[in-house]
Amino acid sequence: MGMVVHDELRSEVGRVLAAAGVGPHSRLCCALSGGVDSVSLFTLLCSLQAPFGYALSAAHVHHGLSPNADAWAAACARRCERAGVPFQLFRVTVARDHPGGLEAAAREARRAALDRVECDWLVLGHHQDDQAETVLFRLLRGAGVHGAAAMAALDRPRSARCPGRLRPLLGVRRAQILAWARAAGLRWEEDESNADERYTRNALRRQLLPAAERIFPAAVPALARAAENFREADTLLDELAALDAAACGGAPLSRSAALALGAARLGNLLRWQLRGAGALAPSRARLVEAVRQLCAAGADTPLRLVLGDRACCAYRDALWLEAAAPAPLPPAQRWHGQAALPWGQGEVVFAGAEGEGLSRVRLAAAAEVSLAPRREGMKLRLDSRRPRRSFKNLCQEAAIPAWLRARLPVLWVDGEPAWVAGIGVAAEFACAAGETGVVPRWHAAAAGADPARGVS
Ligand SMILES: Nc1ncnc2c1ncn2[C@@H]1O[C@H](COP(=O)(O)OP(=O)(O)OP(=O)(O)O)[C@@H](O)[C@H]1O
Repeated sequence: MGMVVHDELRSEVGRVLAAAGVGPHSRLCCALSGGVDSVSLFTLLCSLQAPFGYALSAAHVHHGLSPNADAWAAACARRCERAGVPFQLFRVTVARDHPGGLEAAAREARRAALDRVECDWLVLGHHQDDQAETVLFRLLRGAGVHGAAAMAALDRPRSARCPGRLRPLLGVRRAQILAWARAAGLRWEEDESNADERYTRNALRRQLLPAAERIFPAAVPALARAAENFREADTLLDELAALDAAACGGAPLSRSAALALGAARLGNLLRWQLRGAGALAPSRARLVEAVRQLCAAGADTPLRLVLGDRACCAYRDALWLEAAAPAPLPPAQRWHGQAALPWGQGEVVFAGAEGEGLSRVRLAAAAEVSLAPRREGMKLRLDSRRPRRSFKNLCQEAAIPAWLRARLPVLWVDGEPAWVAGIGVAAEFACAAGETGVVPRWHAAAAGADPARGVS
């Protein structure tokens, strides 16, 4: 029996490694907690090293929370030394005031530490019972499709700087690992905090799942299957979002094209963009409300809607996400006739035109032309027959919201405002009919923008 289980477990781990393309060029690091799952995984990875030819190391995170933390770290170090496997110890400080509680804080600190390991794949000991718990836990907290997809056996690296994650035991029951570890004569550490039912996850593991299994004996594999179904749906939603983003012109999106998608697809697109930007996931209520406001607003109404640590901004036909914290003001820049100058997340493009925009002769005669933000008390005359008007007044009239005013680019000519994005050209700098002019155009957000969507 022992050998059969041994072979099954070993071939299951081998199957996941092969699916990830692990070979002699690969560097694997086993995340070793010292518990039965990761100790079994470590042993299996050692035994598969010869046939696969990968380089193997191990890492342990010392959370400094348990009185036994030193003993666990020492046990992991000894195990690696005996096996001749390089070992890395990370000491982390766990935030005591984390909104998700101590358990979530420890997990976050652990993830951040393990992300720093220099390897191609971090290999974790999660198993099928962990997967079932995660699905149930997330559903009970109202997860969406992405959250309910729980863990993947294979997570490709999110960036070139951090490793991918492999969970070769994800399809294996906890009891099967335990039986295998006993048969293999392994020794491991017991984490006393696993028995502490004050932690929601533990209560779910020790009370809720066993109760579910009494009524549905196959509850654990069924929940794991549900996770796979959610994962498939999640992949399709991501693919739809990528297609929609491309059809809406990339970043920034065309607001009219994005709105034409309808509320559900627009919400899916924003959620996908937020996730891609590594933003904190906004609550469903917040996202639904943002989409509602976007759909309800006029096509030309500027909007800035905070979604967690990002803000969804709409101005004219551009729709983009940016950091919710106010962006620093762009520095002043000299303009010597360049075709474009960078401005915040976007740029100001200067095009030539006849009888339009700023007079080229006036600009050429100036001692200094620069692009800079507005100044206190700034006034502008758009019509030569009318008096100068305050910037605030002009912004109100042009329906430019307060959040946008500080970052409107202004072209200063010898200390005088000659052009303000979204407002226009000052009468004294305007190009006369038949004269050569310069038309500046501000693109509020970065790359790939359709020039027609600029803000002149
Ligand atoms: N202190 C640790 N040091 C290194 N690896 C760890 C540590 N704790 C857990 N791991 C790794 O994570 C796997 C899952 O552990 P556990 O189930 O305790 O964590 P979890 O909090 O449920 O998971 P996750 O961190 O993915 O949310 C372990 O099998 C092991 O590979």
